[in-house]
Amino acid sequence: MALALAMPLHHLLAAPPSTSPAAVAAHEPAGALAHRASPVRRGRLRLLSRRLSAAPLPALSSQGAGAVAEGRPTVLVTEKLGAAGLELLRKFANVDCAYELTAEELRAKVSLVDALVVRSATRVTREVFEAARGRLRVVGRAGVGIDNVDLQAATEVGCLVVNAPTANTIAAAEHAIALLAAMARNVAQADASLKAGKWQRNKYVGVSLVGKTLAIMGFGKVGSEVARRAKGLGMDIIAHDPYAPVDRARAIGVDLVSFDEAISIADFISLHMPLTPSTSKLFDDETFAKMKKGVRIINVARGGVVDEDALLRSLDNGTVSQAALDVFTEEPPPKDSKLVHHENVTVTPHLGASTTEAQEGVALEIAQAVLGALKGELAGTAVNAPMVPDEVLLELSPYVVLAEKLGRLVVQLVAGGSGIKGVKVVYSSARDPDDLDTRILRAMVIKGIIEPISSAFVNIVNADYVAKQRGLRIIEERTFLDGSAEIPIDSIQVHLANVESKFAGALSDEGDIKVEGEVKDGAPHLTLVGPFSVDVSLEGNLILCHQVDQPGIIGKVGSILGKMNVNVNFMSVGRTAPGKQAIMAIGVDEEPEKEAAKLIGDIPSIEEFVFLKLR
Ligand SMILES: NC(=O)c1ccc[n+]([C@@H]2O[C@H](COP(=O)([O-])OP(=O)(O)OC[C@H]3O[C@@H](n4cnc5c(N)ncnc54)[C@H](O)[C@@H]3O)[C@@H](O)[C@H]2O)c1
Ligand SMILES: O=C(O)[C@H](O)COP(=O)(O)O
Repeated sequence: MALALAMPLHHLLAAPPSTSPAAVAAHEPAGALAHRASPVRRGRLRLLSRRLSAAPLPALSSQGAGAVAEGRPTVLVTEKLGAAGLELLRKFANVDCAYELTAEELRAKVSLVDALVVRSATRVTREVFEAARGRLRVVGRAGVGIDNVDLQAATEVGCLVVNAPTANTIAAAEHAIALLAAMARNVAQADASLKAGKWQRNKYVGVSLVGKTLAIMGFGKVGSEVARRAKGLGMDIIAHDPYAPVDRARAIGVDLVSFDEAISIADFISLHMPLTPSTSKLFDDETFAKMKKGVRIINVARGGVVDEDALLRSLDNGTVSQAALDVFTEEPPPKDSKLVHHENVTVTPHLGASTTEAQEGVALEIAQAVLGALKGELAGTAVNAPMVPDEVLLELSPYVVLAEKLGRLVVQLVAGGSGIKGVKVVYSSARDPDDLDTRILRAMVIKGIIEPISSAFVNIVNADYVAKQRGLRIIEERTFLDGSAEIPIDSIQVHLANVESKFAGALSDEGDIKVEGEVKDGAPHLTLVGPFSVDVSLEGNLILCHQVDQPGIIGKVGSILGKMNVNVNFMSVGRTAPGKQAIMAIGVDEEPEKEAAKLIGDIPSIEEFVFLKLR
């Protein structure tokens, strides 16, 4: 299956296969692993020549992707989908095709499924997300417009929404051209008249397209394809789109103009903007009044961008001489809709995307995106999560693991009851800021901090929202390094300010709990705890001991763990100076029994120690 390259959403990426010292040493006895990290060496600007091993994107396990890992996920399809897409879904999931569900039936079904695939007719409301009770992980919109999906509600519950933004572009553009020509030449009306036994050649004299001005309102994918085609018909094209690049328009010979200019000089106006709060009923009485008398309007975008009552008035008073509508505020429109039955209006029942080719395309596109998301991957067509290019996702994947581990680690150092308000994440990098997208890393730090202390399920979709809800302020800073920008990040520091720590050794000179990590040979390493440099792999769990540096302690702790059958995979000691305060960081596979913890605590020179669960 050619799934789009993507980033895990629901939890960690597995660490890449590694031949790092950590991995090699993983099964050696504790004593043999002990080594001392060099004393504190903050502020150094190391030349970074190592190359990150690109982490393969693994099949995922544990919470979130469980349905895929433990069995087949269930996908509910509520509108007709192209056969190839359905076939692909059925290869990897149980597919329930249930069309024309009432809102109540949809709410009843949605808690039983992992994914929902819809087109434009299914209203995926807040109530639907609430009814899903956390099971629904992805909504796939087999098409472009996502105005039928409550994105805010999806984001709040961490449900990814993906769409299929490109596969029906040409179909929609062709339909706009079909309506343009049909309207200008009264094709639908003449057809109905002839079938009714009449022969009305004089009544259905049309207007020519050549030399007429067509205003494209919304110069995106569909709008620009309509422009290309209309140029071929000899029309003069202007466009209005506040966000479209001038160069792109110029490249196909289209002038971008203001809204008022577009609507006031056009003979034909074709609508191609999305329905959003700012475009809702954009075409109202006031707008129609500014149009050239006798203008013709085509709407293949969304019914809601037009005030349909105002359009009807404009048709009746002759401001608009004809309209061709594929979309309506309410779909299907009321049977007695005056607009639909108006003699100067040509209508189709939302057929813009309905070609065999487009439907096969969107079905395949959405099936791939949904299956990828169920595997815990983030496709490039995610609507409510950062759009991060595949190559960036791949490059950042080891740092994603590191960011979450650091979050998980730092939160466990907080003394209960002190409350966390501010989190500072500092990225040290030689990269230009524009060349380092940290949104995913920030999300993973948040996930690492919040999940161990709450029942919240945090992913890249809802991380910022969950943090905000909890009053957690996240500040991101950059430390610029000289040196090679070949690797994206040298280190990530996570600071928690104004909190008490259950492990005083983790407090920096400023009184923050501070930890730092790096990616080494593709694996996450802890490199700093408070003021102490260490170097320990974060692939397992961690014990931190704070002691006065003296010979023999490493051996004592190691032998206690060995006796208690706790496998040590890495050990590192950081100290400020020989014989002074030191920290021992021990990577362990299992959680030590209480007895082992007591024995370690009883070692006289150990001042404090803490076990940190990192997986
Ligand atoms: N009838 C159908 O079956 C059908 C098929 C495909 C797409 N559509 C609809 O067509 C619309 C466009 O689709 P697309 O794929 O071209 O999307 P797109 O995102 O590529 O293009 C939309 C463009 O509208 C612009 N825009 C946003 N607000 C605007 C405003 N106030 N004024 C002018 N322009 C504005 C955007 O900058 C963007 O360039 C969507 O609403 C989509 O749902 C309908
Ligand atoms: O936004 C879209 O992609 C179109 O309006 C198509 O909608 P449909 O999938 O319901 O045909």
